[in-house]
Amino acid sequence: MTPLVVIVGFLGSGKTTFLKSLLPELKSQGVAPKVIINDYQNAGVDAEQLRAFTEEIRAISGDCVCCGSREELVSSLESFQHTPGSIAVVETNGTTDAEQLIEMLSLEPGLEKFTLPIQISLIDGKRWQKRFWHNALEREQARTAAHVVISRQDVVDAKRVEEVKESLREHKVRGQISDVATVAAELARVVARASIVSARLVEKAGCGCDHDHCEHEGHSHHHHQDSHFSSIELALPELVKKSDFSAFLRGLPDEVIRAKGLVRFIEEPEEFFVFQKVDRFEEPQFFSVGKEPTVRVPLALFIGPEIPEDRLRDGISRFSES
Ligand SMILES: Nc1nc2c(ncn2[C@@H]2O[C@H](COP(=O)(O)OP(=O)(O)OP(=O)(O)O)[C@@H](O)[C@H]2O)c(=O)[nH]1
Repeated sequence: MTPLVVIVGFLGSGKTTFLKSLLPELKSQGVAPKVIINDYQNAGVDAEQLRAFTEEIRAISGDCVCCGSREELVSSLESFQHTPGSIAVVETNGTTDAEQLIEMLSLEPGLEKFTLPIQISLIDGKRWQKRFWHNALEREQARTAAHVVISRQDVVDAKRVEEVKESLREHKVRGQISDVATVAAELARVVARASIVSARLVEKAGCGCDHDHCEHEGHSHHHHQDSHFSSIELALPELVKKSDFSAFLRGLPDEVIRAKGLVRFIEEPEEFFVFQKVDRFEEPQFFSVGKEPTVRVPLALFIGPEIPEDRLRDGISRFSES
């Protein structure tokens, strides 16, 4: 598997500058970074700044990668050459909805050769939470990060750096506060481990399972230690009562930010339905996919910063009994 790294941060927070330091560090540790840059207007400008530091760089101009340029990003990643020691680094534009992007990259079926995304957020030490109506977006961009890097420490005093750290804690930004060297060392470790996982998967080929969810290993938990996002796939009963299942989705724990899957109802046993639950305020939605969809096993996929597996299993077993 190839590690997938996503660099997020408000407009001008220092993403490209950070990459200028990170890429040589990675190279010196034997990692081969390949970069995809998304930016408004001309991503080639940032790409140009980084060309000297990486063997491969692609630029995606236009809308945000989590919405408008989504297909371009996915097809860029699908054509990624998974050579040993490589790592994919996506620099997002300054207004990216990190949660939406991470969710999309985690669920995209064509990207199974990548690990779940590891998000690194750049925090402008000078401007953090001084952006008025953009403060919320700035916080959101940091919330799901595995690593938080505070930029412009050279132009603020130590007191301000401490204030920013304290504010990050207050806003429940749980990523590790890191610098270039820490991030590079961590990513080198992830690359080494990912290549061991790939080797093991090759050895196990032939057991007939989807290896990310291989039942023979006794788990169906697609979890990545290096990311604050994890996902889990749980089997659902063959048939469920629609009202009970809807109540279960409405009452999902706050940690689950997204749920989707396939379900069959006692009321219409011939039909399969895809269910979608976006956040805790929106009602669950059901879309018929007919009598013979490609996947014919009722299942639920949950994604969030922390997955309360026991509570989810418990919830499923309770409505199964009713
Ligand atoms: N003094 C100082 N300047 C910085 C630092 N990081 C970035 N800058 C400057 O801030 C400006 C924007 O930095 P970039 O690295 O281009 O920021 P970005 O997040 O990639 O910008 P967008 O892609 O437009 O969102 C540049 O002029 C950088 O030189 C830092 O740690 N210290």
